Amino acid sequence: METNNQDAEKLAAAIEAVKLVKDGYIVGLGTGSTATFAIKELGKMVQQGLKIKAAASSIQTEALARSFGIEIIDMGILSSIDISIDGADEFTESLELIKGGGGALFREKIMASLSKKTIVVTDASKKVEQLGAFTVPVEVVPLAYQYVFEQIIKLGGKGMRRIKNDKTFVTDNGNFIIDADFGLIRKPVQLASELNQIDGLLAHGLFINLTSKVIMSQGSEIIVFE
Ligand SMILES: O=C(CO)[C@H](O)[C@H](O)COP(=O)(O)O
Repeated sequence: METNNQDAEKLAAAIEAVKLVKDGYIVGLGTGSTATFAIKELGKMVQQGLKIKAAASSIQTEALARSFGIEIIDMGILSSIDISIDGADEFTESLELIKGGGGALFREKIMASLSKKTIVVTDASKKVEQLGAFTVPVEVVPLAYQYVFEQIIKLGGKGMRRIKNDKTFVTDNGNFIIDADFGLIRKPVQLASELNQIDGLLAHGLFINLTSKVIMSQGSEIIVFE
C-alpha cells in the first residue's frame, strides 16, 4: 500500500527532474503515479510560460498533459526527444530497470530509445540490489499469446496473464500483458536479449542501457544515480 511518505518522495523526485526541462524542448512523458507528479509540475511550468512540446507514453498521460495545456506531438513522427521523465517499478544502481507495472512498457521503451536523456524518478522503495522481486511485464500480440507464454516457461519463467477488473488487461496498443516471474534475475542483459528473440513478443519490461539518470527521493534527501 502506498503511503503519504511515498507520495511525498515521488513528488520531490518529480520536482527535481522537471528542473532539467528547458524552453523549446520536446519532452517525453512517462506513465504511472510518479510520472504523473512530474506531468503536473510541468503543467504548472507551461501555464507560467515554459514553451515545450511533449510526446506521451500512454493515452492516460496524453489526456493528463492536454488538460494542463501541454501541446502533444505524435511520437511516431519524431526522430528524437530532448528529455523524457518516467517512473520505474524497480531499479539497480547500474541503472537497469523493470518497467511496465502500468502496462505502458512498449511506448515507454520507444520513448526512452528516442530520448537524448531519460530521467527516471522514484521513491526509495524502488531501489533493489537485483531485479526480479517485481515480475517482468511482457506485452504480447494476442494471437501469439500461447506461443509466447510457452517460450517464457522455456526460459525458466512463470507467466501470468494480467487481469484488471476481472477482465484480461488490454494495452493501449490492443495487446495483452504476461507478468513473468523469473525469480531474482542474475543476468538481466542475457534475459533481455533472450526475450527480444521471441516472435510475437512486442516488448518486455527490462530496460537496459536506456536510462541516463535515476533521481530517487528518500525522506528529505534527493539521491541521483548516473
Ligand atoms: O512503467 C510504468 C508504467 O508502465 C511505471 O513507470 C511504473 O509502473 C511505476 O509506476 P509508479 O510511478 O506508479 O510506481
